[in-house]
Amino acid sequence: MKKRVVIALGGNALGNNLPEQMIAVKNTSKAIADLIVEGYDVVISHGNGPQVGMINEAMDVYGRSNPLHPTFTPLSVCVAMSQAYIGYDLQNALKEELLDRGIEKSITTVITQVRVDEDDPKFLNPTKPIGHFMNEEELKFAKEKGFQVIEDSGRGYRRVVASPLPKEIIEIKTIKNLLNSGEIVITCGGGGIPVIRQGHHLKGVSAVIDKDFACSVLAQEIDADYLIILTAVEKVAINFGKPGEKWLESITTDEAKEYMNQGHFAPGSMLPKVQAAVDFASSGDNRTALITLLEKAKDGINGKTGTVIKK
Ligand SMILES: Nc1ncnc2c1ncn2[C@@H]1O[C@H](COP(=O)(O)OP(=O)(O)O)[C@@H](O)[C@H]1O
Ligand SMILES: NC(=O)OP(=O)(O)O
Repeated sequence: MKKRVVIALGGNALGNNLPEQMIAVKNTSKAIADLIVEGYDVVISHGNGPQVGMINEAMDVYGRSNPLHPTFTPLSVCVAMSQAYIGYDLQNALKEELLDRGIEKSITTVITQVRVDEDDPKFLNPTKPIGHFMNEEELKFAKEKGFQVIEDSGRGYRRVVASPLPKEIIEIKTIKNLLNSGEIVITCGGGGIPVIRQGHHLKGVSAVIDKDFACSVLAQEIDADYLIILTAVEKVAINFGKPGEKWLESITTDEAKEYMNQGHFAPGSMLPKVQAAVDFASSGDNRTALITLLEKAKDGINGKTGTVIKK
């Protein structure tokens, strides 16, 4: 039987604007097609940090453009928009890349909602960086607007929003049906549209779920063999960017937990990836998580690079 792989693509790896995204999805599609050619069944997910921040800012400007009829677009709706336009670009780019390699496959993007817990304490402590990296001047402006900001792994300042943990993928049955019928599925984009249940009603909430955590839940639900988190670094490091920096090749879930406790991974960037990898790898036998560079997906799954996390 074919091995099943959930691929989690970093939002930052998708570029900061539409022209950058068009180029990024081309490279991304090559990496995904490599895995398909290698004989893996792939399920694709992606981040949306830069994109959802951009949409949110644009909707905010639009909302204020007519003072007589101001409108407000909730962050959950911005997540939905990000799923649609990233999924659209990604599914077309992958389709094209596969056709160029003589492979005809049906690819579907599923607008996916993910239930969160209304009382999740993470609503009180925003950790998810969204939007672009800001310089000092932009930072001042963002603070005046009342945004919470953090310094993001030495790359500049970014706005942060609440990021509750994913509890349930609402469309999971549809996703499984599509996979069982041989579709390539793009799902849980941007971690999924965050919703809470109110009787029969699903209510969107103001948050951005971490796609790495959502992908761990997804990978467990569909009984994947691999969770591959593709980002902007080839390996995970301890003492990242400091004296004694060491790039990790293969670690156990216990070693990863030890490093997490020692504070080696930045919250909002590498920490959720390692945590998601540990959650997935611990959840069953023969489940492997891999964190590597987008372009190195094939080398990573073939054991040539990346950081592998196993029980
Ligand atoms: N210990 C670490 N090892 C490697 N990278 C780290 C570490 N801590 C923080 N990082 C940073 O985390 C980044 C990946 O997170 P991020 O850019 O938020 O991911 P995404 O690709 O999902 O958008 C890396 O590019 C790197 O700058
Ligand atoms: N939603 C999410 O996790 O996005 P990033 O991958 O951009 O952080």
